[in-house]
Amino acid sequence: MVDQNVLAALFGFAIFYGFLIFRKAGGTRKSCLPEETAATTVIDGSECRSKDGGGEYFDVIIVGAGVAGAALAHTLGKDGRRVRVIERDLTEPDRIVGELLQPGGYLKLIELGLEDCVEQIDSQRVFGYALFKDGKSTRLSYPLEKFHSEISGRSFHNGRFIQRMREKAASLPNVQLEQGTVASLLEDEGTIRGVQYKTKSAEDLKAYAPLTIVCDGCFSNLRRSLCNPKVDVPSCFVGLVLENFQLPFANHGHVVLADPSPILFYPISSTEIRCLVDVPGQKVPSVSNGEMEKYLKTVVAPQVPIELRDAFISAIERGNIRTMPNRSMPAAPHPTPGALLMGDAFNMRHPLTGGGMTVALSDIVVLRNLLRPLHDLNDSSTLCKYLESFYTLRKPVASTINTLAGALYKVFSASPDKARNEMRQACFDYLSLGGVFSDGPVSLLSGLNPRPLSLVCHFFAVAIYGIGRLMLPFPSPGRIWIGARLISVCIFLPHLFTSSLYFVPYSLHLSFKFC
Ligand SMILES: Cc1cc2nc3c(=O)[nH]c(=O)nc-3n(C[C@H](O)[C@H](O)[C@H](O)COP(=O)(O)OP(=O)(O)OC[C@H]3O[C@@H](n4cnc5c(N)ncnc54)[C@H](O)[C@@H]3O)c2cc1C
Repeated sequence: MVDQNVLAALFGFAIFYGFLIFRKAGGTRKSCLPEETAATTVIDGSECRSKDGGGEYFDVIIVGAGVAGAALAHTLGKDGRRVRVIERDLTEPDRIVGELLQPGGYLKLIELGLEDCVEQIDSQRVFGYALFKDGKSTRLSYPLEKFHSEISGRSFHNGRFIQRMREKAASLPNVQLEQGTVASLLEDEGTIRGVQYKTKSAEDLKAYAPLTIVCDGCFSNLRRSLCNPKVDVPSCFVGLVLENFQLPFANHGHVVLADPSPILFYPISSTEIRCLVDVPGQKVPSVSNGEMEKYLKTVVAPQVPIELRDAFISAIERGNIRTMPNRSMPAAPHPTPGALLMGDAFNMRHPLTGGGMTVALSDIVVLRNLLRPLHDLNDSSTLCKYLESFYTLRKPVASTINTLAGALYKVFSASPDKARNEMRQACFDYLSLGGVFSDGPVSLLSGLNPRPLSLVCHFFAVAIYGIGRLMLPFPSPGRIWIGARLISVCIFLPHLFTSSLYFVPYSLHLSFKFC
């Protein structure tokens, strides 16, 4: 007899495809709003035409040498550009962000010739996820069968990875990496001409180049003049390190669907496991007065799978509890001649699915390919118009990863709403079916299959699967009511729905174009 779960899933797919065929949807793109220019300094024309103080000419200034800035500096340097990178702090960063690179991001590293930057840093290979809910677990492997055996996710200490990329960029003779804090962008009649910055020795200097790329990260204070930043902080991550401990599913990220929101575990070296506990809202219990320790021990620890619990409690007792806000920000650029935003300064998503570095590296590949045929970057207005296609070309990867991150965070968080909880259970059961039902979503979040239409299909299939589960074998009035609520939950998952409206026509457009 055919399994009831499989029937419900097939039912979901069938209904959804029918729906797609008959639906005509109109895409919307966010308009660029007028900007405040607090982070720019206006200069006069004579000043902007001069080269920088030392007289050396640069094609590009990059602000920030984190994941995006360091990778970009090496990429543009390798293409022969004269690149000047100004980074606030050149010592090795020590932070709880950007520690798991999805296999899609690793593919981008290869495209950029940076794959050796995950070597010699005790990085760990990651082959997929294990999902835990109510004492049950399921393994979701990355569908890597069609790829070379080297391809997988990689997890590591973020600072070690960044240092490797900085060293590699600085080894190019045409890349200059210096320590300094950029205070403002230099603007002349609407065009960005360079930056004003403070050197390590507190000297105020100006640097000029035809193109300034701002990669100053999630706390960017320069993006205000280049985009319309609408930053949302849905939650914070609390970071711990479990030492000398092996995860139940070796070389896999572990996601625990806890209440109120998920807990993550993944290796960051051969002896350390990173644990990130999501705490909804913008405030977390205080670490200094012991409230955090109490929260982790009384609320979180009982929900941690038993095989991980002792190591989790030891990590709390060892201390070194770190916190970081989880931000999301749609890309809403205000195309400005002479400047461009990249990385988290430009676009952020909830870090639950570990997609930030993959999007940043994918954007760098798109930008590199666009800039390659251009030898002269000096005509800022033409360059700015030309680079507008960057925002379209980045969409398939960025939108799928961003949307999935926001939607999965909502679906994986507990809620007093029965329909939301039904959706959470449906999602867990759907992924547990394996085969196409787990491969599809996993390859989307890992950046291996950046096809927006596939995301829309799986999302609606989960919803209809959830409804099918409620209706089979016999619907009751209560179950019908929850099913109706479940549909409304889907429709009003606002982040997803707005993106879906964009996805459907965009995906169909691409299908017609390339089929
Ligand atoms: C808690 C958390 C966990 C995450 N986990 C993952 C994950 O597992 N996988 C993943 O892919 N992504 C993850 N992300 C997202 C990822 O960290 C980011 O997408 C990525 O680091 C973005 O790179 P970036 O270069 O834009 O910013 P950063 O890497 O933060 O680099 C910004 C750089 O700019 C410098 N800078 C800032 N201001 C100035 C200035 N005024 N002048 C000069 N320099 C300046 C900073 O010193 C820094 O070096 C996570 C995010 C968070 C918050």
